[in-house]
Order: sequence, then structure tokens, then C-alpha cells
Amino acid sequence: MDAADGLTPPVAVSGNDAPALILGSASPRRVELLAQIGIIPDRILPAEIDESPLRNESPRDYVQRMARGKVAALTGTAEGAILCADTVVVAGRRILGKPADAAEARRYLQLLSGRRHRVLTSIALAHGGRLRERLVETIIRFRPLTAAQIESYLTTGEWQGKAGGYAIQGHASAFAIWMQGSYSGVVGLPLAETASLLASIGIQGKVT
Ligand SMILES: Cc1cn([C@H]2C[C@H](O)[C@@H](COP(=O)(O)OP(=O)(O)OP(=O)(O)O)O2)c(=O)[nH]c1=O
Repeated sequence: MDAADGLTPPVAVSGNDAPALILGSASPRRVELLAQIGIIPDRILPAEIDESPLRNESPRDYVQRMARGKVAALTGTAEGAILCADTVVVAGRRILGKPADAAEARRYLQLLSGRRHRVLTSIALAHGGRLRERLVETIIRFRPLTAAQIESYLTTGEWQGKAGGYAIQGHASAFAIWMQGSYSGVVGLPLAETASLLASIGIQGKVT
């Protein structure tokens, strides 16, 4: 078997001149998602920012501002390209971030029950004085949830630290009857868009 027969597994091809990659995130999911396409950041640094929405700020403006803000918080802390992301759930025009407690998660799930909502993830990549961004939208419909189902879900603890108070990659997959968009985007990092942004600065995964 040789490379020309198309059967040889591709190998990681980031060149020696590819910049170091700093993932600005405390989310284990974002590290795992990157690893799924063969990209291991050189450093992982959490980016702490104020996540309060501005008055009358649209969900799209908000999520983009958050991803940019995370990049800005890390600029100058280390050499290399900085990648950050932010994910929110949007019900109507209402932004549902990470619930503060189980009561808030319950209210979010009651709001999402039986209706369509949007999940927005914005990614921001800073390198060489330039900021590259992508905003990815996914639409999801939940089946109607009974009070008992919501209470059972809350006992899993999976709502903690998740936008909208649920994690599609866990038990809440039983709630999602329809989806259009990017599954990895819902989990926190849209991989097709992230791979193409990273490839544009010379950081490549196994198949990108
Ligand atoms: C809707 C949804 C969100 N999430 C997660 C993705 C994000 O980690 C989180 C939204 O919070 P974010 O503020 O986007 O990210 P984070 O605080 O977890 O991590 P960091 O800012 O350090 O990068 O919700 C899921 O894991 N599954 C889902 O189905």
C-alpha cells in the first residue's frame, strides 16, 4: 500500500513553522473536541471575563463579544495563536447562559420544553495581529418535557456549567427530536469551522 492508493491513513501535517496554539478555555469539552480532529494545543489557559450581557444586546453580538473578550484577556500572556469560543442557548431573543443553580436550570428547561431554540457558538482566533472569527448557529427542537423528566434530568447534574442548562452529549440527547446545524458547535466548538480557521494559519489536523 502506498500513499497514492488513498488507503494509507493520513498523518498530522502541521508544519514546523506552524504557530504554537493556545486554547483559551477551561472547558474540558473544547480540549476533547480539538483532540477529535487531531489537534493538541501547546498550552491551555482559562480566560476569565465578565459574562453579563449588555442592555439590549442581541444574542449574536453577545456571543461574539464573549469569544473576542476571552481572546483579549489572554493577549500578551503567551507566544502563539490564541483560540477561544463562547456558546449560548437562545430562546426567542432570550440569552440562556450557564445556569447559576438548579432552580435556574429548571426554568431554562421549562422554557425549552416542546419548542425550537438556537445554539450559537462564536469562535475567535488571534494570530499575527489579526483576529479571525466564525459564528455558527444550530437550531434544535426539544420534545415536550414533563415536570418529572425535568426533575430527573436535574439530578444528573449535567446542567452544571452548560449553556441553557443542558448537555446534548449526555442524557438531554433524549430530549432533542430535531437538529439543524453543527453538533460539535452545540457541545462548544464547531469543528469544521475551527479546522478551517486553524488551517488558514498553518495548524492542521489529521485530515484538514
Ligand atoms: C448547549 C450545550 C452547551 N455545552 C457547553 C459548552 C460550553 O462549555 C458551555 C457554555 O459556556 P461557555 O462560557 O461557552 O464556556 P465555558 O465557561 O464552559 O468554558 P471557557 O469559557 O473556559 O471556554 O456549555 C455543552 O457542553 N453541551 C450543550 O449541549
